[in-house]
Amino acid sequence: MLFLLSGPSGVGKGTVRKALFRKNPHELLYSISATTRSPRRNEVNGRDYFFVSKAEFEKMINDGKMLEYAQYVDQYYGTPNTWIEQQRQQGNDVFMEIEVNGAMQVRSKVPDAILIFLLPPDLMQLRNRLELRGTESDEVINQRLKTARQEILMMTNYDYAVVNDKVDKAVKKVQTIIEAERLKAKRLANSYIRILEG
Ligand SMILES: Nc1nc2c(ncn2[C@@H]2O[C@H](COP(=O)(O)OP(=O)(O)O)[C@@H](O)[C@H]2O)c(=O)[nH]1
Ligand SMILES: Nc1ncnc2c1ncn2[C@@H]1O[C@H](COP(=O)(O)OP(=O)(O)O)[C@@H](O)[C@H]1O
Repeated sequence: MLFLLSGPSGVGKGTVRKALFRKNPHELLYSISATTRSPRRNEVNGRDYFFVSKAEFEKMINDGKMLEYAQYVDQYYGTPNTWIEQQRQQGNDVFMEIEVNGAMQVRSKVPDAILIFLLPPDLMQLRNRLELRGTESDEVINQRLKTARQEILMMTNYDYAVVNDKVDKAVKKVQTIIEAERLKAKRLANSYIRILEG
């Protein structure tokens, strides 16, 4: 199965995802994206992102190596397709954390992907979180907050919306969604088998 998490910058996607993975270390595999933005302090190439140049990214697009990609606040972000295809063929569940335009590309290529949108309690707290994180300049924070309004409008295209008020509560909700969707898929598979068996 493919689970996908989106939400405005600073809402807590990374925080929620890391807490979720600490709780379920072997059940989900994280899809590492490629990006042209510079690494932040503490970010590691090959763990948080594959940090590449604009020319390298454009070559990956032209070589058909991206499942999806988008431009977000002047930078490219995209999902390399080889690794995801391998994992899905081996029956592993994959977790992606990507923005809304890329999510819509995934939806059309992988119609059974489960799309979850993470919301802030309000826009004031979103700004506070971005400012407290301290990884972007004021100018970039303002661009990201402007983009946030357009992203939130896209929420209606998602399967689920979760408000990240308290991290542990948001993690539990995402966990519940994953468990419920896994059960649903299992039940569907069992009923297909019954039909095939006549
Ligand atoms: N389309 C797409 N978006 C991505 C990908 N990887 C990350 N993003 C999104 O790009 C946006 C900016 O990411 P980043 O600069 O790490 O900022 P952050 O979300 O505030 O941590 C976020 O919405 C990410 O979810 C990807 O592979 N494809
Ligand atoms: N529920 C929450 N309440 C308060 N602060 C939070 C919460 N979730 C995340 N944060 C903080 O907000 C900032 C942005 O979180 P992050 O996970 O980097 O967001 P994103 O990956 O969506 O950009 C971080 O400093 C993080 O510690």
